Amino acid sequence: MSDTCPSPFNSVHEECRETLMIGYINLFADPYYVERKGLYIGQGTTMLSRAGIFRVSEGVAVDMVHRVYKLPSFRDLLEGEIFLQNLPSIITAHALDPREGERILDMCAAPGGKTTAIAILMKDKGEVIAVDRSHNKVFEIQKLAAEMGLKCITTYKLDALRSVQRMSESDRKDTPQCGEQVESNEISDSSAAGIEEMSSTAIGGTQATLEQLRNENRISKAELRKNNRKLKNGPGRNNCLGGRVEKSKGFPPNSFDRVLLDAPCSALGLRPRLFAGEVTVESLRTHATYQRRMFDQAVQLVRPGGVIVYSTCTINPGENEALVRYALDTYKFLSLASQFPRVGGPGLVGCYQFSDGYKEEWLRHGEEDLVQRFDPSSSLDTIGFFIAKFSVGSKDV
Ligand SMILES: C[S@@+](CC[C@H](N)C(=O)[O-])C[C@H]1O[C@@H](n2cnc3c(N)ncnc32)[C@H](O)[C@@H]1O
Repeated sequence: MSDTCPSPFNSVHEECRETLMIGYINLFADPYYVERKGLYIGQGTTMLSRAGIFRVSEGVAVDMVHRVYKLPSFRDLLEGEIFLQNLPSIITAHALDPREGERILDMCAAPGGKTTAIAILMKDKGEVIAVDRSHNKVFEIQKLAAEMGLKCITTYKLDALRSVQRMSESDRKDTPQCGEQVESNEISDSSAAGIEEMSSTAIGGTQATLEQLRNENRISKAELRKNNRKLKNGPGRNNCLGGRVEKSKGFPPNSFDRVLLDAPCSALGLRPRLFAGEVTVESLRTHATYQRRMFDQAVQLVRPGGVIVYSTCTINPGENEALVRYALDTYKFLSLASQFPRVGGPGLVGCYQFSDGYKEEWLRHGEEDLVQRFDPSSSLDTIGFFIAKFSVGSKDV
């Protein structure tokens, strides 16, 4: 490689030269190198079959022999000192704009990336309540907060769909009690996870209740079998990694200054997405329904004058712009707030009519620049992501 040679590798360190030479030769020897538009990162030996790489969820796929970049693995590196996060996630914590001394709720917090970022922005002063729905996930948040030495984070196991504290027993005379008949739309509009939540609630009740639901075709045979297994075998080892995790019964209305809802979603913005499950129009709509139900809880928990930030890692407008439309049309005391920093692009304006007649309403003109949509194919080169920030006005309206 001469100095005048137009090498793409001229600026790299001497010790990588040998590896780079191989890459450089490849550039010309491989006629498809440019067409593939891949980024050459070195050479290695595959340890799994091609199919295996896409199927196995953990393990070594390629043992790198020559690397262009001599980057160390970030696993266990500088534990407690650094936590890798993608750009839109960092922006989400900043968009929430948490202040010292405030009480913040992170409704779907595990593994705690945004929770810890929020606590750091608050200089560890105030209260960050981080909840997630499983013991292990809450334990992950606790571990991360402890590693980072953050004291203002309190964690709870809580289903975000039930995050508003229930009424006391005496107030509950008029509400359906456990095992009582519930409105059928409570079930039909629930997502897969919603169904899971329902049936696990039923575990606490009687088996007759489950059988009853099954007879009415309201839960699948598979769900019934799963619950039978749970009843027989207990919660299973995956339910406890260790550590003490406190359960919450929910929080009183208007009890938070700011709420972050980093909602579970179809994750269509994630890269690489090696283990994509089946995505159907129906499953996307189910996510949207689930997110709205969580958002309804967030609205109740934030105080008038407070802030809600809603985010997802999907590019599906049904879970993003359509959620914003739902929020603004349903709760007249909410308004879109501008975000800082502003790095993502504008949201989608308009609507979409599906062939089955279902219509999805997105943003209206003037609203698009108040949200941030991160397009994974844009030059910004981030994962697909969406952030909306709402100011909460007087709830008397
Ligand atoms: C997008 S991830 C959150 C990522 C997290 N905010 C972070 O930055 O590290 C969504 C989370 O929602 C949680 N989740 C899903 N359904 C839930 C529910 N009903 N209640 C509470 N958490 C839920 C999942 O366990 C998952 O950890």
